[in-house]
Amino acid sequence: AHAWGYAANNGPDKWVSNFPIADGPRQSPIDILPGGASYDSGLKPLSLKYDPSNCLEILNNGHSFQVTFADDSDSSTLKEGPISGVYRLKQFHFHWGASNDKGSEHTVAGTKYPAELHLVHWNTKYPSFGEAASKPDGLAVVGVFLKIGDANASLQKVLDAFNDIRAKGKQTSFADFDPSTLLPGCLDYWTYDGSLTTPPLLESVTWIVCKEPISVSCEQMAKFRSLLFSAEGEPECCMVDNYRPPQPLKGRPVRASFQ
Ligand SMILES: CN[C@H]1CN(c2cccc(OC)c2)S(=O)(=O)c2sc(S(N)(=O)=O)cc21
Ligand SMILES: [Zn+2]
Repeated sequence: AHAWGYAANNGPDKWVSNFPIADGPRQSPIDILPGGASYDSGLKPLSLKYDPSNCLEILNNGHSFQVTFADDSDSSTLKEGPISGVYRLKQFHFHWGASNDKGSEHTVAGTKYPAELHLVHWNTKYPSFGEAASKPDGLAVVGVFLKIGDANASLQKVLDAFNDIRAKGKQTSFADFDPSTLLPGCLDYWTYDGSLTTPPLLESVTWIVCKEPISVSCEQMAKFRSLLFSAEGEPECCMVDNYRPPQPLKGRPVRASFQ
């Protein structure tokens, strides 16, 4: 059986055959309707504290590229917000389009952004990431939209490592990067219970989607699109449109941390 991907023969519409949870009750992403979200004054501000020395490497996993963090201590964590307890940063990655009119996974009243950043954290009440990934409160992912504008100096540091990870399976060391430099100035957010947006589509994610986007230039978007889904020696296939479209809300509440 061919592995999952984003092509016509193995893309989001085909995932249900190997991952039946694709039609589950709390799938992600969703289209966020600001008018349909309810302001919850009980929601706390996000507390994100990251240690750049935890940054380990950057790799092309054939679906996206990800920057991986050491998660053997509580030095890079997410607290407060809609969650209880301490969640550790495991990795961050992006989803993007072949053109600037698409690429994000979450949409806002139907609006697609050219890309979306995901910062993946796991609940330390469980002994490991793998354990947490299968629990309903196991993961918390902070989503940040990217909008075309000025070049993003912080993002450029990540893009400058791309020459070493152009093909699937390539990785290279990547140190001393502070992911909080990728966060918007305002941390107002929407939150809802959802899932991983890729197989295994586990329904274990508390989604925290920031209302304010960060900037990315057209040239920087072109750099994202220079990565390959394919491995060295395979026919080159540009890594673009690696996003799952919005899924049915199925009655889930979406809360807003802001009025
Ligand atoms: C390939 N992508 C996923 C890899 N991971 C995963 C999670 C659990 C189990 C597992 O294999 C058993 C892999 S992951 O937790 O790093 C995430 S987070 C995420 S997203 N887009 O919803 O933020 C997708 C993936
Ligand atoms: Zn993602």
